[in-house]
Amino acid sequence: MAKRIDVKDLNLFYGKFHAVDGVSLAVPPRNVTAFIGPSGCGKSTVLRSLNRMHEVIPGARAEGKVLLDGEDIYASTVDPVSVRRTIGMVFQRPNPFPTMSIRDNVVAGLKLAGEGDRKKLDEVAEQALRGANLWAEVKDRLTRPGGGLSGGQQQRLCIARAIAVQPDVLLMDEPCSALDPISTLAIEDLIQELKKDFTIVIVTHNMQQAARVSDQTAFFNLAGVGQPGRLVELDDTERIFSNPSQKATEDYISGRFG
Ligand SMILES: Nc1ncnc2c1ncn2[C@@H]1O[C@H](COP(=O)(O)OP(=O)(O)OP(=O)(O)O)[C@@H](O)[C@H]1O
Repeated sequence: MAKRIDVKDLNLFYGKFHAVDGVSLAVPPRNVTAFIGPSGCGKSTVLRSLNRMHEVIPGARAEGKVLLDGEDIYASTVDPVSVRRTIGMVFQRPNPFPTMSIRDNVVAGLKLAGEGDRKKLDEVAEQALRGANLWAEVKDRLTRPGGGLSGGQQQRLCIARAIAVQPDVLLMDEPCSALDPISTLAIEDLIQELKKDFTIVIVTHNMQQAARVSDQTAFFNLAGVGQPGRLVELDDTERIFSNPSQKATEDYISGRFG
């Protein structure tokens, strides 16, 4: 079930390095939010903090609040592993388990959680592969290795794997950066389908992609080298790309820097 995210005064650190300063933003459910901004401004760091993947890096820590439908995912009583189950992630490079079958790749998370009913696992695999627009291409080779698929198919397999556990939110970190234009369009179409069921946050370097797929866009920037990244503005995507309220956003989207 899609849930909303509210980020409140989030500060992110790598050891002593203050990477992201005081970010507050809201992501409504069944909505695509794009993070854009120049390299190093903290987009991926903020994304990873939304499902507590940031703290997996030694020395990395977060201060502030990330609320999922009002519940703080950083509360001391919350298990980070369960957070990562409800807030799934798709990475830049498709990372299927290469020798594992296509079907087993999709249900890997469920099996890990203890589901052993073959029939149920088959049903979930089909449903998730249909949801990721991959079923027609792989239904006759479900027992073949995931590593044998094309890059675009592998990325859709990873999306199928992420949605098979029925998360509330899907985080995508430049999911098309390793893909050709046709596969990229397939993923963009898929994002439009997925937002009917999930809340989606996507980091992208491609501004046309942000304009095509997202409902709202967050522009991040750096005040200077060695300075923390910060959120400059978040608004409807149409407005960010036509009439942003901040000059820095306008300079960036019009290609004057970044
Ligand atoms: N594992 C890490 N250890 C230390 N510093 C890191 C680590 N990952 C990122 N950083 C630093 O944090 C800052 C933000 O990096 P981040 O990758 O979030 O930016 P980004 O906007 O996603 O960049 P890009 O668009 O180039 O991917 C940068 O100064 C970066 O060097």
